[in-house]
Amino acid sequence: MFDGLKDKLNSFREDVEETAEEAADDADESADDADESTASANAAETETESVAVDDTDADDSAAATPSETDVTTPSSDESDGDDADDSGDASSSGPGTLKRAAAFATGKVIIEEDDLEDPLWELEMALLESDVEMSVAEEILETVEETMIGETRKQVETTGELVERALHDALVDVISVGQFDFDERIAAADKPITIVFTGVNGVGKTTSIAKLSEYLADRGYSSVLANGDTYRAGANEQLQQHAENLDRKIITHEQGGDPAAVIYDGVEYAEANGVDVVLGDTAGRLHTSDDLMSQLEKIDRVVDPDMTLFVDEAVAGQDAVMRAQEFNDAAAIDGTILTKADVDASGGAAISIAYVTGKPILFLGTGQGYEHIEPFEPEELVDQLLGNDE
Ligand SMILES: Nc1nc2c(ncn2[C@@H]2O[C@H](COP(=O)(O)OP(=O)(O)OP(=O)(O)O)[C@@H](O)[C@H]2O)c(=O)[nH]1
Repeated sequence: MFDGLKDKLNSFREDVEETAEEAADDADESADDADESTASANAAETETESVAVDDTDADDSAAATPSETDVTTPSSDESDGDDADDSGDASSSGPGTLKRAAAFATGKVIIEEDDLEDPLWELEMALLESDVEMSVAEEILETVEETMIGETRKQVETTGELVERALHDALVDVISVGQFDFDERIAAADKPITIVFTGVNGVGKTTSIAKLSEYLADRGYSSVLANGDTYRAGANEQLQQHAENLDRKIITHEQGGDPAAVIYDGVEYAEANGVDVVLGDTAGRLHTSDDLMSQLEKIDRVVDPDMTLFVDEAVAGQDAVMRAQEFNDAAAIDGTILTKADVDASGGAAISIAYVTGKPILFLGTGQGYEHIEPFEPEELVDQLLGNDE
């Protein structure tokens, strides 16, 4: 699952590590040169420099200027750069050189904006190639950059750990937008609960309804299926097949009937028979169809569902993200079920949908069996993408 994206994130980590360590090596060499030239420089300047690189002195001055800041944030301290200039050729590799060397000597590597420029560009390309939506990619890059160039420079952390933390935080931020606990919501709601499913044809909507019915049964909730897809020939039979397989009650009307009326009947049936959840399918015509959208609005008005779940397939990438937005505009969604995650390498839709719609991904479809539905856990997904689950 999402292997392509995983590889790309890993390349970013390697890029930054390589660039930062090359820079630190350069700094180390320049510092050696500086040591030689410093020997012939005047004593006052030598003393000033030693504050920046000497841990003991830095600790002593911690009350006024935190030692880590002294050691690791040279470019923010103009006077240190100037001192390096004054003391000889050490400045030829940039104002932060001596500080980088000092940090390197203590096992730290300082990340500077220049080091990140190329890797960040590569990361942006990688995210866009993975079908991550543009605004989401920008948000991720911004967070990664802020994390890496901000206060973290003060911390004792290897470059790899720093990159990982930056990526982890950036991804969790965008992926976990709007997250709520589906099981808790179901447990707390008055019964019957009506859940309506929207989305285009062929993405796994009907299968997802059946999977969710089974998921609910595993947690002790009964459900009735209502086929509001009165548009497509064969839709009744398709849902009927699932209902038979799972031994569930199904409510259907003739083809061409009013979808809102079918789901309404489902609710009445549930009320009369003590069924906990009504799962209502809808026609999956193109999201550009005004007719479909007005149908969804009517269902919203007539049935007033407790939850509207948008279903799309992970493999559709940016198309899925765009459709999520459009369906959300027509009938506000509460969350998404992203199907076929098991066959998606890019991960772009999984990364983008919550951020773009403001509504969480609640479940991933991970196969064709009824048991192949998993609650979506942002932290778990990010760990998996960063290879921490192995
Ligand atoms: N690999 C995989 N296949 C899935 C998943 N979910 C659904 N499918 C398959 O996708 C195909 C389409 O699923 P349906 O449930 O028929 O799709 P639908 O959105 O209801 O489409 P229509 O019935 O045409 O409206 C079926 O072959 C499903 O078995 C999933 O999570 N992973």
